[in-house]
Amino acid sequence: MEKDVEIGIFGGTGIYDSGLLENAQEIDIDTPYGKPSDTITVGVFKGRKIAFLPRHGKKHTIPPHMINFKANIWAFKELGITRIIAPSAVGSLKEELEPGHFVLPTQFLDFTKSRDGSFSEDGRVIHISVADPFCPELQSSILKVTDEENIGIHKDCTYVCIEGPRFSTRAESKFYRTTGADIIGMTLVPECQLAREAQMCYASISTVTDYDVWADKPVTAKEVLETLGKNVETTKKILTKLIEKIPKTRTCSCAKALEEAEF
Ligand SMILES: CSC[C@H]1O[C@H](OP(=O)(O)O)[C@H](O)[C@@H]1O
Ligand SMILES: Nc1ncnc2[nH]cnc12
Repeated sequence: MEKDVEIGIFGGTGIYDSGLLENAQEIDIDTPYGKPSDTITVGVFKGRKIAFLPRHGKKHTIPPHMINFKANIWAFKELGITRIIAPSAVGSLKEELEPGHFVLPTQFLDFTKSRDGSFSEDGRVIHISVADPFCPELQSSILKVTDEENIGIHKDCTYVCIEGPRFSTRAESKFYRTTGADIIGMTLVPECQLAREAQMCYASISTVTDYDVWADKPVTAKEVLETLGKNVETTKKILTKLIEKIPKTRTCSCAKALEEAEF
């Protein structure tokens, strides 16, 4: 199996192939936690080895509450990946975060209910820090790209992760707004915390697809897909430029996440 892949991309809603990779091959991986969301496409882009896995599966058959996050992260780790870029679709909890805008999540509030969010188990007790749950080095590369390409992005946003697959009630949505959070989605938790436990760098680029239901009308999956469709080329542009920007060696502390975390 390939062990020298550098960068992994988890395609989110609306992004089912990277369309970037040369000499692409499909890799079918099994993990101690079962199968990842689909086969993983591995190939080369600008001289760097990249893997792509759509977290909902290539045909979007896996709802957010049924994604095997542990298998997905494990499979990326097996391939040697140290950096993960995770595009995602989010609802807006703030007027100024408009559908079509890009957002950089830097914090999360976890409102999921029944997800297996840790590799810690009987006999292996791990308490990682997620004080800053996303990789600062990857985030700064994302911001350099959006800056250079003149693509607007809202920084320092807090992502509420809900269990899904249903959207929120009006009362829930209004409550999430009182927390000061900015955006809402169903997938970045536990994805980002498992990446941290696996000592991998992880950052997301989120696209605002809708105003969540606090605003007025209920959000629909159709609306989400329509907004994503308009943004998908820009998201891919960010990804291509980002791959060139990511430094070869890591200077952040993600690689040391387990130091002082295990009993
Ligand atoms: C189709 S709307 C809800 C769906 O969209 C987001 O997916 P992702 O984070 O993978 O881009 C959201 O989290 C839900 O899974
Ligand atoms: N309003 C919303 N709530 C939860 N997840 C979403 N993904 C996209 N829009 C969303």
